Amino acid sequence: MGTPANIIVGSHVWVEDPTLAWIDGEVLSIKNNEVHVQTSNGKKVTTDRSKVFPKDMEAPPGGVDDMTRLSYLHEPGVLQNLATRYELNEIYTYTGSILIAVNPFQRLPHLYDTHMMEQYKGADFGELSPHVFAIADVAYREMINEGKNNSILVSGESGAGKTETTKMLMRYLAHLGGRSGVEGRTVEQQVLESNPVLEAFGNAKTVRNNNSSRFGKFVEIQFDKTGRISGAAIRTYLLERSRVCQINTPERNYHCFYFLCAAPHEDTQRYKLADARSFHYLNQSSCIEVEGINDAEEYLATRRAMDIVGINEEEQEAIFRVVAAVLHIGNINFAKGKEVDSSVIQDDNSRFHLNTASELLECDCNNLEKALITREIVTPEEIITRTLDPESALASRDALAKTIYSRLFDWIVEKINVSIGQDPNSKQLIGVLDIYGFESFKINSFEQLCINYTNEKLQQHFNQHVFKMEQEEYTREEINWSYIEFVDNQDVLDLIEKKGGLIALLDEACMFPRSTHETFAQKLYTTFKNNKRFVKPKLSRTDFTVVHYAGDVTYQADHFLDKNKDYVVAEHQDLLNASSCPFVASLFPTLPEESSKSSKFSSIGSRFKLQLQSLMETLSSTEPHYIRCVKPNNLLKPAIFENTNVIQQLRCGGVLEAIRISCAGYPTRKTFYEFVNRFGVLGPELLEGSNDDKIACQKILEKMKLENYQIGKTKVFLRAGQMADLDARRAEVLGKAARIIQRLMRTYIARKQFVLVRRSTTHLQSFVRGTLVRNLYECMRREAAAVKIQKNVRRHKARESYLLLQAATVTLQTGLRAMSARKEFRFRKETKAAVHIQARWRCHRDYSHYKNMQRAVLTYQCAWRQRLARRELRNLKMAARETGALKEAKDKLEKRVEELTWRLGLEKRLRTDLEEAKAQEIAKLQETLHDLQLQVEEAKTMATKEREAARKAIEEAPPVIKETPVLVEDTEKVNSLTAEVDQLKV
Ligand SMILES: Nc1ncnc2c1ncn2[C@@H]1O[C@H](COP(=O)(O)OP(=O)(O)OP(=O)(O)O)[C@@H](O)[C@H]1O
Repeated sequence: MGTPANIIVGSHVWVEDPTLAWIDGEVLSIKNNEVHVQTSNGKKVTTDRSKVFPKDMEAPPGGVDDMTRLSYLHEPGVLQNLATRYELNEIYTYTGSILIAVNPFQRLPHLYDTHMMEQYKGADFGELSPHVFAIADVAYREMINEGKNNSILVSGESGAGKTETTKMLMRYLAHLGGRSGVEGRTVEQQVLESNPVLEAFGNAKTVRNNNSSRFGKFVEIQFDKTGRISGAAIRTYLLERSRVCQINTPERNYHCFYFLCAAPHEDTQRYKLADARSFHYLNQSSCIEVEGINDAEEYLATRRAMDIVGINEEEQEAIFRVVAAVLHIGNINFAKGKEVDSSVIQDDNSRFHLNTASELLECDCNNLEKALITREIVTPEEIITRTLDPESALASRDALAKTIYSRLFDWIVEKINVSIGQDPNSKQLIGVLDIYGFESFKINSFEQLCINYTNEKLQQHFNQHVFKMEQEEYTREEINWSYIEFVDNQDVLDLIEKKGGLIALLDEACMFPRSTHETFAQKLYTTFKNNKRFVKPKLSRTDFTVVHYAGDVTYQADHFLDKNKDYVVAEHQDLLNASSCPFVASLFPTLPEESSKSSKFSSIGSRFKLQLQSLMETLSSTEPHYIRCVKPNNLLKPAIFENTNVIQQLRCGGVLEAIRISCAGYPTRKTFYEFVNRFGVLGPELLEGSNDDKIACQKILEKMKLENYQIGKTKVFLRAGQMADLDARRAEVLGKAARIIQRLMRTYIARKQFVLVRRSTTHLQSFVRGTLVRNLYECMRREAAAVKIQKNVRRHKARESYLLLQAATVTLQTGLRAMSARKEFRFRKETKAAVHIQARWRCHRDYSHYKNMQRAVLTYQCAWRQRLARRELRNLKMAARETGALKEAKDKLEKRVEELTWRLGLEKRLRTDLEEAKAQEIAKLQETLHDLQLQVEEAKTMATKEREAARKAIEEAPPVIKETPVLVEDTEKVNSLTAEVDQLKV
């Protein structure tokens, strides 16, 4: 990969790191071949120039979709790109047309929903982000448009995500080729639902993966002319049979055993099953339950999936009976028999399981027992029955269990194939291969050899394809490519599969009764002594190492012979063939005489070789697409980069080889535009006057005096290291330009600073001067103010003393004037008082004299007037007494008149009618009365007048009252009137 390039001091590079695999840093110095690097974690590292790789400082921060677009195609660059993308949950990356899928170990539903499928449908490859749908879409389009069969090869180590990726591929293909809106058992649904069934019987929890597929799988999906799925076929490879009988903590046996033990009660009762821990085949490992797998639910789900793929109720029943029988067989134990090298059923418990197993398999219990503890040896003369010691009986038991289980698995696969059905008219198919990746453990056995053999085969196919693709790109771009080579692994394949190769020798050893693994190993050592790909480890008698393309693997030959033997023990075959259960009997059909003989010589190795050849033939007739699944060692995301194992996985998946092939040719390809964009700075004058990028590229490359590059139709193709070379020159030009820019910038900055300082100084000076002058002015102003204040204070004081003096003088003057005035005033006041007193005294004296005189006169007048008045009073008193009696009589008369008047009226009314005759008299009387009344009135008026006159007279009259004759006359009249009234009354 990437040749160490033009590294100079200051270059950014990658160097190896014991913990992080690779770390970036900057070159501090270079001495001969030693490079001193300051790493980004603060360390200083000295390393060989050949171990230093340039770092692309212009790589996009989110990484690139396609690793062939990396400017530097080398290990650290590849890892960095994957790690950067993985951080952003971009788990898919292309390397050319190969898709690398890094296991996210978390559900990313948004990546696989229907919306996503719709987006990828018909989209150009590379237009959208890398995705498994894009690969499936390309395969589907190629199939439809070009009528070619396509295949998608998914590989990777256990737990890398192959099965998940395959499921997604199938889902997408079912989406493209499915019938929309059709419910029920459609072909595509059966294809999809075959997964859970196969997983139940072929998957198990392992150290690496909780749902590890213990078989390889090639699913052929057939399409009709319209592109609809019309049939499918599933081919499986190499089911891990040993797992049925032997497991270790923390692994589990196949899922179906645990599902069945957790089944509803009536089912477990029917199969006489108890807790999974009570079965030897399951309790060898302490792991019974797996996080994330609900065995009881999975049992029901498996049954549902079986319904969909067309395994009917009866067949399901039979399948689970056989599964239960395998568990019961595993619990049959043996004790030593009475005879030498013989065995018997150990105890009642074992016998119970023996009986149950025979019941479930519907075969004869005694025959089952016999088949387990004896062997028949057929000689030309006779048939000899040999007993087996307990150890061999156990091996026999396990062999029976493994055979039954593997036949059951094959039956299920076959049944699914029959049920889904093949389309005989289909001309187009897409095959999806989900097969185990390269394996290299501490102990590698026959299974690993088969797996690695498969991977060698696929690698060869892959190399040829990638090589072809590479050449195709060169042809497309019309460039010369004659010198590109790639490493071929044909020699390893020859070692394994050729006539006289490993598999052939193993078969030979199996057929030879006295062979042991040691004789087999010895045979290998001598046969492949000079083979470059075969190594005999020192101090080992049975191990051998094969130099695979992905690395050396040392195999332990110990169980190779056993594991390679494929034939079923005749006793087992006969026993189960005779089963009264048609299902069990069909698992072990009677073999024709010929094949039963030849079956003695068939081996798993050679059968697998044939299967593989057929698979390779199928693949060769298809257009392949590759998906490489990668498993980050640690679940923590950054660990992907700390993990050298990732590189190993990429190497095993052929990704590094693909990159190497690319490097061997023209690893760096840049479109003309990209190239000019990046390297235009190397000759800016060359870009002037022309818009043609291709010519510009050519001119730049010529100017740089590079050799062996190629100019294609749309891209520039550079040899390894040339990109770094150009980058270094670009860095130089950019460096120079940077220095000029720096110089100009510094000048500009310095000048700007100077101008700034000068202006600042002027500003400062003017400010200081201003401040000084302002201070001086302030002093002067203060002095003037002080003088003014002094003047005013003095004036104020002088005025104050003057005013004081003036006030004192005025006060004094006022006092003196007041004193003389008061003296004058007192004198006048005394004089005035003396006059006043004199006047008063004289007045008093004269008034007293006058008063005395006045009093004496009055006393004389009073005495006289008293005498006269007394005389008058006496007269008046007498007159008053007479007037009172008259008045009283008059009042009585008035009352009487009123009464009479009233009675008269009354009499008048009463007697009007009766006394008509007397009317005239009455009228006369009335007239008289009237006259009388007039007279009374007159009398009254007169009385009033007289009273008035009397009052006036009393008032006017002198005190002596005179008796008047008027009163006597009145009294007489009253008396006469009274007499008249009395008369009238009568
Ligand atoms: N694309 C994915 N999205 C989410 N999880 C995934 C994805 N791929 C793999 N996983 C997780 O990784 C686990 C292992 O994946 P898977 O079973 O596909 O590996 P495998 O390569 O088929 O292993 P084995 O060879 O042992 O069968 C899955 O159970 C799942 O949890």
